[in-house]
Amino acid sequence: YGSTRPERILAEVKRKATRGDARSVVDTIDQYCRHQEWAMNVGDEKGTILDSIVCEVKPRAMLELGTYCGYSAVRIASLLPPNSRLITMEFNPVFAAIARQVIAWAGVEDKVVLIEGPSGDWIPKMKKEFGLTSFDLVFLDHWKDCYLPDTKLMEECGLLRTGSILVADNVICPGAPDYLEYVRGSPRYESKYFRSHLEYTTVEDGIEKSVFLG
Ligand SMILES: Nc1ncnc2c1ncn2[C@@H]1O[C@H](/C=C/CNC(=O)c2cc([N+](=O)[O-])cc(O)c2O)[C@@H](O)[C@H]1O
Ligand SMILES: [Mg+2]
Repeated sequence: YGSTRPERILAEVKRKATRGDARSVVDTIDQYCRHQEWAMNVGDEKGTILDSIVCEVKPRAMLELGTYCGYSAVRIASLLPPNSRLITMEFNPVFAAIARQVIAWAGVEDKVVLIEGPSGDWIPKMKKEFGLTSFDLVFLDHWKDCYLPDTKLMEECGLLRTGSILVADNVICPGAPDYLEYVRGSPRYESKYFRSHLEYTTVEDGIEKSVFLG
């Protein structure tokens, strides 16, 4: 029957992952997407890089752009210190509905706030809606041509403070050339490339970590 890939991923999580065990949800999705059908999760290899940055930063307030099935939301939330929050944005209602269930199955729903809507609309409302001053860490993994405009929007809305860190997936494949040029060329960012591979493949890809200098 006409199930979607996210629905099949959720079914696999309910079949194979232990409820309340975030690690088993992450591993189940990785197994499925490596051996059954590829999906655009940050994946196990790049996920390890993301994990190390989350553990280093210990963000109180974190933003993710592009939830998809909730793989990285679960991965990040499982590493957040107590009373820290991940706000994740997803504008496709089908994906958002799946992600909510994946996040709930993993038992991390008390650390994750999923906002259903376009980042461009919501970024300007973040401070008011969530009583936020700024984000400590932002993970960009949505449409690649949104990385740069959304980064500029976060700057304009005062959501980045000196030391805020941007972590961008896929800067090589599919690539975000305008974003890369901006963060690497701007005196307001200190940028570093972590070489890796496109999830579940041997194709080169990488993660760019950029510290906002204010
Ligand atoms: N402005 C916005 N506001 C809210 N949600 C938004 C949004 N723009 C996109 N989204 C959502 O973010 C996800 C898109 C991811 C694009 N990644 C990709 O296209 C992608 C592609 C490959 N690839 O082709 O190999 C590999 C990867 O790791 C990738 O992340 C989808 O769930 C989409 O609905
Ligand atoms: Mg990605």
